[in-house]
Amino acid sequence: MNKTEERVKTPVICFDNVSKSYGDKQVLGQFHLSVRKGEFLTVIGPSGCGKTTMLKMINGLTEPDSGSVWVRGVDVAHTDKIALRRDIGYVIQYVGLFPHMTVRQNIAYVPTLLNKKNKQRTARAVEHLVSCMELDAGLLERYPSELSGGQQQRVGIARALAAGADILLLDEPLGAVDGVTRRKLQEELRRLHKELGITAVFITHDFHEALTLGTRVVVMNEGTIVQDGAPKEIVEKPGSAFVSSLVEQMKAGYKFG
Ligand SMILES: Nc1ncnc2c1ncn2[C@@H]1O[C@H](COP(=O)(O)OP(=O)(O)OP(=O)(O)O)[C@@H](O)[C@H]1O
Repeated sequence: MNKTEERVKTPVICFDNVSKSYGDKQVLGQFHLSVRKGEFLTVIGPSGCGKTTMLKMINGLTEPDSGSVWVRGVDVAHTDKIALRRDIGYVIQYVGLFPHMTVRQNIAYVPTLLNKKNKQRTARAVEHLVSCMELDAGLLERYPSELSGGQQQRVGIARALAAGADILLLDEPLGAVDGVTRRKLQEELRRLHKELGITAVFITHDFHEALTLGTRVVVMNEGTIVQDGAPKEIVEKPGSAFVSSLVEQMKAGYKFG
């Protein structure tokens, strides 16, 4: 394989026959998934079907009972988890910003750890991300509690990108923001994905969001993938009654959760 073929064909994230149970309940069963570099994978499915469990296996927050998860060609089970997490952006619904740190300090947190000596470089990176996320520079010295939900979410995304991560995991990042802000943030995410060429795995309860943001959509139910394809394919050729009903519900304006 030449370099380009290798980049396209080697998955950045790979689940190989992964299973996970909590007590008697199987949450993931013989789960297989490969995500290639630069894909924007959206994941949708009913509450409790295993989406978050799957996502947290990518950054080692949850471990499989059997099977393995590979990130950039390395088995997560045999990786330094702290280094892995620094290297993968992670955005969750209620942001998880450090409340005692300003916006600037929150965004600069990982770059400061990685880049202690070069404060100017970190400052430039923070300012660049703030402008990318269309955050007013005047907010940099505020604390998270002094921001709106949408602003906090922008800071959360900027913080996740600040370490220069090429993989971004997003667990319903826009679930708690209002409709107008949500659409703006969807636009920002789409633009950032294009500009930075990052690989994103994005969980949502909103099928319309999954279809508009994803370059590829995975539909899950009860711990397995029931359909995996391009957004158009999912809508035009739903592979089961379950996916058909999702498409119908979306047309009728219904959202999971
Ligand atoms: N640490 C845990 N201990 C016990 N059960 C858990 C744990 N984490 C998740 N579960 C259970 O595993 C199942 C899958 O949870 P998970 O969070 O992966 O689902 P999800 O598809 O992300 O759901 P939602 O859309 O509601 O966030 C659920 O039944 C949940 O209660």
